[in-house]
Amino acid sequence: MALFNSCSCSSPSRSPLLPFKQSPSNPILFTAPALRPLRRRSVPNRLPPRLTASLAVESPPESGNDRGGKSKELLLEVKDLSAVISESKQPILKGVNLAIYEGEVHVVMGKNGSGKSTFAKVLVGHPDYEVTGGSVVFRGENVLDMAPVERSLAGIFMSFQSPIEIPGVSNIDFLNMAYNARRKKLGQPELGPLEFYGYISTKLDLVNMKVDFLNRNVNEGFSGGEKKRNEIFQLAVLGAELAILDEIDSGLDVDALRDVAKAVNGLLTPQNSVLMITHYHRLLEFIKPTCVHIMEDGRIVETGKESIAKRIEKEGYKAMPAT
Ligand SMILES: Nc1ncnc2c1ncn2[C@@H]1O[C@H](COP(=O)(O)OP(=O)(O)OP(=O)(O)O)[C@@H](O)[C@H]1O
Repeated sequence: MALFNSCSCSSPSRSPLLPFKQSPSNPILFTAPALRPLRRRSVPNRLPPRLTASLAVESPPESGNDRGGKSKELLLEVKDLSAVISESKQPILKGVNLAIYEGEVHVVMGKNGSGKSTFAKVLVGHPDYEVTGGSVVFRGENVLDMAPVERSLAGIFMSFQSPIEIPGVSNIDFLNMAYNARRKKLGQPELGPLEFYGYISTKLDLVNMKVDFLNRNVNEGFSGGEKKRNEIFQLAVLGAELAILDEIDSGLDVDALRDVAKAVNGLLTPQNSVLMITHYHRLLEFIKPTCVHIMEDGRIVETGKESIAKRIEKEGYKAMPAT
C-alpha cells in the first residue's frame, strides 16, 4: 500500500522505503515551440497614466473555482511514481509518494543526485524521462496522460534549476503568448499588446525587475540571479495553481533572495501551492514550509516540519535516522 507524504502529519514521520515497482508513462518553457511567435515589438518605458490606471487592476487568470472558506482540496497526488532516463533506461525515481493540498508549501531536500530535479521534471512531462510506474493526479486529472503544454495550461508552472535561453523571442512576447494561451484555455478573452503591457507592468515591482528586461530575449545574457528573478516574474505574470521551484535560491545574493521570496509569498493564496527544491534552510527563513521531505535514491524517505531542514543544515545527511 502506498504511503503518502502529505503534510497533514503533525510531527516528523518516517516513511518506509517502498519497493521498486516496474510498469509503464515548464511547463511554460515547453509551451514556447507550440505557440505562434508574435511580431517583435518595443516596450514603451511608461504607459499613459490613464491606461495604466484602467489596467493595473487586471488580475491573473482565475480558475473560476472560488472555494473561499471551504475545506482545502487535494491539489496534487503522486503515488508510487517511478521513472527512468529515456535514453539509457537508468532508473532514477523509485516509488515517490506525495500529496499536496491547496495553500501548502512543500519542500524537497536531499543529497546531490538523489532525484529531486528529475522528480520535478517528470511532473511537468520532460521528454528526457519515461515514467515506468505509478500515477500523478492534479485536481483529479491524470497528469501522465497530458502533454507538457497541457500541464502548463492546467496550471502547473515550473521554474527550472538552469532556466533556458530563448534567442530571438523577447520576454514580453513570450509572456504574452503564454498568458493568452492560458486565458484561451480558461475561456477568457486574449489581451492585446497594450492591455498586456498594462497588466505585466504591475508585476515588475513584485520582483524588483527593470522594465528593459521585457524587451530582452528570454534569459539571453541574463546573470544567474536575473534568470531566477525572471522565472518568478513569469510565475507572477502567468499565475499557477502549482508552482514547482527548482533551486530558486541558487546563485541569488541576499537582496535578490529576499525579493524572490517576498514575491513567492505574495503569490501564495489559499487555493494555490508551491513545491520547492532547495539545499538550504535559509530559503525557509523567508518562505515558511508546510512540510519538508527528504529524497534519497529516488524515494521520499522522511517527511516532517521545518526542523528537518535545520537539522540537515547543521548535521548533514549522514545524521539521518537509519531506514
Ligand atoms: N537526462 C539525464 N541524463 C543522464 N543522467 C541523468 C539525467 N537526468 C538525471 N540524471 C542522473 O540522475 C540522477 C539524479 O539527478 P537529479 O538532477 O534529479 O538529482 P538532484 O537530486 O536534483 O541533484 P542536485 O541536488 O545535484 O541538483 C543523477 O545521477 C543524474 O546524473
